Amino acid sequence: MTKANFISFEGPEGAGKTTVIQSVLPEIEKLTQKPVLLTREPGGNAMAEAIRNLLKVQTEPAIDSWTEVFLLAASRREHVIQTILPALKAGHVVVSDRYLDSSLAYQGGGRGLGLEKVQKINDFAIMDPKTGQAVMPELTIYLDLPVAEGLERIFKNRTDKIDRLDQESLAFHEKVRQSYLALAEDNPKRIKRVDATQSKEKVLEDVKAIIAKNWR
Ligand SMILES: Nc1ncnc2c1ncn2[C@@H]1O[C@H](COP(=O)(O)OP(=O)(O)OP(=O)(O)O)[C@@H](O)[C@H]1O
Ligand SMILES: Cc1cn([C@H]2C[C@H](O)[C@@H](COP(=O)(O)O)O2)c(=O)[nH]c1=O
Repeated sequence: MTKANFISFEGPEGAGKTTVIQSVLPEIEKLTQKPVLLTREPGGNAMAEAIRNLLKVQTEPAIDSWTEVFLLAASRREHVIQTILPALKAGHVVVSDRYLDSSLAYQGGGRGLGLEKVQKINDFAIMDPKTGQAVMPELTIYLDLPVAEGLERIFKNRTDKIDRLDQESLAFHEKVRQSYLALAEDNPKRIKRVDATQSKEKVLEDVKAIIAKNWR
């Protein structure tokens, strides 16, 4: 088994990614004996964070769905070139809160643009300029829960941070979840599903077990 030096976390809104990542980072450091770089998408460096802020702007009429894909792909390119590749090269383990699968699920599935077309645009964004290979996580932890439960968590707990995508319809979020489930089924080696309806402690235990198995 390839040891995962690049790990991504994915899930619908309120799945608990941020919560579990904070708790699991020290474990990853202990297990891998490597420094861990925590990053996120959209974001991870100054330009990509600026694009993240742009994506939050509510406009009338709303942003075109393909424009959204291109902005996300542009921020991902910056993330790959300025943050992820240098960190991997320096011997870090990179943990990213969301990566390409988010575009496939949200824009490909949620917006209905199609996973293959969104993948094609992103092929340019994730290409390593030296090798021409795609920069992809070896391990993706997918936190799965019914969308209503995730939305209830965020609307109950952090009303100050509700953003443009959080406010999309239940049908949109359901399409996002179904796309994630399809991705997990199609990529069983890379994407590991965790039941995020469980307690925070049990979710953490499951995530730790998956990462430990990967590094054993
Ligand atoms: N297993 C859990 N059970 C109950 N509540 C949880 C659980 N995990 C996280 N929460 C709570 O749900 C809320 C959302 O969690 P968190 O911010 O970690 O999710 P997220 O996946 O990062 O969300 P988003 O991607 O939408 O920002 C927080 O208030 C958090 O305390
Ligand atoms: C990378 C990426 C993200 N999104 C969406 C998903 C979320 O609604 C936000 C990110 O916010 P988070 O609460 O910090 O996870 O952006 C997307 O639609 N497509 C993407 O590629």
